[in-house]
Amino acid sequence: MKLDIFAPAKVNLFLSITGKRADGYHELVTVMQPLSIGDNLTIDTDSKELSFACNQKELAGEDNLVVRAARAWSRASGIKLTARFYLQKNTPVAAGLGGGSSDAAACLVGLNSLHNMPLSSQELAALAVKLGADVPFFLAGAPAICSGIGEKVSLLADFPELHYVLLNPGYPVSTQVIYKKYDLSWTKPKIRNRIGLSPHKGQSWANFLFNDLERVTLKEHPGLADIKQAILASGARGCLISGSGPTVFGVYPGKEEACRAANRLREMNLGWVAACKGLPG
Ligand SMILES: C[C@](O)(CO)[C@H](O)COP(=O)(O)OP(=O)(O)OC[C@H]1O[C@@H](n2ccc(N)nc2=O)[C@H](O)[C@@H]1O
Ligand SMILES: Nc1ncnc2c1ncn2[C@@H]1O[C@H](COP(=O)(O)OP(=O)(O)OP(=O)(O)O)[C@@H](O)[C@H]1O
Repeated sequence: MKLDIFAPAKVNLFLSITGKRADGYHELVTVMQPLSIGDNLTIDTDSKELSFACNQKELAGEDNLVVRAARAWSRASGIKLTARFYLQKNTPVAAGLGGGSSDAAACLVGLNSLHNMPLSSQELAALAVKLGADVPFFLAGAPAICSGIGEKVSLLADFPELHYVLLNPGYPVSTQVIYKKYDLSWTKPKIRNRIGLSPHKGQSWANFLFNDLERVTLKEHPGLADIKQAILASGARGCLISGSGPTVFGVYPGKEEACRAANRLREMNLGWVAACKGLPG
């Protein structure tokens, strides 16, 4: 049996760091939305062994999150893995778009579905957080507020339709390095509490964008400030670095405005540009 699964990218519309755990992981409150662009994972169970291939050769190893997710699923379910995996990467890597996390979630959901659901959603969620803090969000696959280290996922109903342009400058940024350089004294409880104002219940998200990690990523990569300016000048109502970056996204009033801005930004040769929309719940 063969299954094709779409693994969406994400943006963080809001990210406030609230603390740090003894193991070094940060506690946060973040609002994420999956996007209409992403990777594609094919799982073919008509195989005698486990094999993994990827269109990006440097990602085709045992440490790929797809392989790690598959092995974790196999251990938890007790089902021996004989499947061929093919991952088509369409979005930039180490970009703040959650690529590897989404691929891992797609693998868990895909394997579970191909084998008649041996693991409950709670069991899948427990596997997910061990693979990465963003993986539980991708299991849910809808706009959500996530807390804890990202594993407490609360879905946001009636999320508005948002149109985005993403711009990635073409170099990777390590999530670990950005978190390490974050100083907890920068955390402002007032900002954290703003999430209670619930822009998803009417306010405009474009005016609400916030990311505590942006301060660190902008300091490490000052050129991103110019990219933010270019996105705002292209007609975005708001603009932010997603997650730990370096991808910057703009929020536009509609699809046409986003497509026009994407064309304009492409002509400026600042990096990889994509227009997309947020996926609803
Ligand atoms: C930046 C975000 O993408 C925002 O959604 C996530 O918080 C990161 O999620 P992720 O990439 O799935 O993170 P992981 O793969 O679990 O962790 C990568 C590294 O980031 C740091 N990390 C991650 C998540 C978190 N809540 N606190 C952290 O301090 C840890 O040093 C960890 O070693
Ligand atoms: N399937 C995968 N796709 C992308 N990167 C992967 C994958 N599996 C393992 N990796 C490794 O994970 C690292 C982080 O890549 P990823 O694209 O997930 O980062 P990210 O988009 O910044 O994630 P996040 O937004 O969750 O912090 C890469 O440097 C890569 O070596």
